Amino acid sequence: MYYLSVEHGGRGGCIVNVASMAGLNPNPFSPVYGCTKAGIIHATRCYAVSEAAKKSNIRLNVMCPAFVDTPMFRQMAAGDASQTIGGDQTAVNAFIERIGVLSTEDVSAALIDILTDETRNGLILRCAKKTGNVYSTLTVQDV
Ligand SMILES: NC(=O)C1=CN([C@@H]2O[C@H](COP(=O)(O)OP(=O)(O)OC[C@H]3O[C@@H](n4cnc5c(N)ncnc54)[C@H](O)[C@@H]3O)[C@@H](O)[C@H]2O)C=CC1
Ligand SMILES: CCCCC/C=C\C=C\C(=O)C/C=C\C/C=C\CCCC(=O)O
Repeated sequence: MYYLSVEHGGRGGCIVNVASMAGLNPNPFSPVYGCTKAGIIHATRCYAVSEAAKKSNIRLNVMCPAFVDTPMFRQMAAGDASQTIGGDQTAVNAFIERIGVLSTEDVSAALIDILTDETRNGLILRCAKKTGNVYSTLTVQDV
């Protein structure tokens, strides 16, 4: 945000943080990973409503993909126990089967949509094989 800001020579812009569906919906296999992703989601939403971002015309959004076919995913799907807790690969495989697996092209297309649509700010973009791309907020009730 410092370098995008007008007072430091920037022209504003769009920051897209990469979290995960695991930061929104609980799963029993990766609690610490899920906690870090929940933190990324909340940090993004807080900075998106900051004066610093508004003043400098900076948009911030966060992507929450479900499974994506990458080296990390393949390592986990192949049974690398360092990626999950519990050691029950049959249960992990059933979970993957239920959720489905996105291609990296699917995720890239979603990223381009956030970057190019200037109305998107402070939003969570869920990306999943079965539901497609869905934008939302998480605000439950204003205080
Ligand atoms: N693959 C999946 O199913 C999902 C992945 N994500 C998130 O997407 C992001 C990317 O994940 P994957 O591509 O699956 O992981 P990956 O492990 O396949 O690829 C990560 C890449 O980041 C590079 N990298 C690691 N540390 C770096 C650093 N300090 N500086 C620069 N590059 C660095 C690695 O060399 C590697 O090329 C992660 O934040 C992950 O949590 C989110 C949802 C689903
Ligand atoms: C099973 C966790 C593995 C952790 C490390 C490997 C890959 C991580 C990929 C992710 O970011 C996980 C993405 C999606 C799965 C998590 C939650 C989806 C919940 C959806 C639902 O319950 O309907």
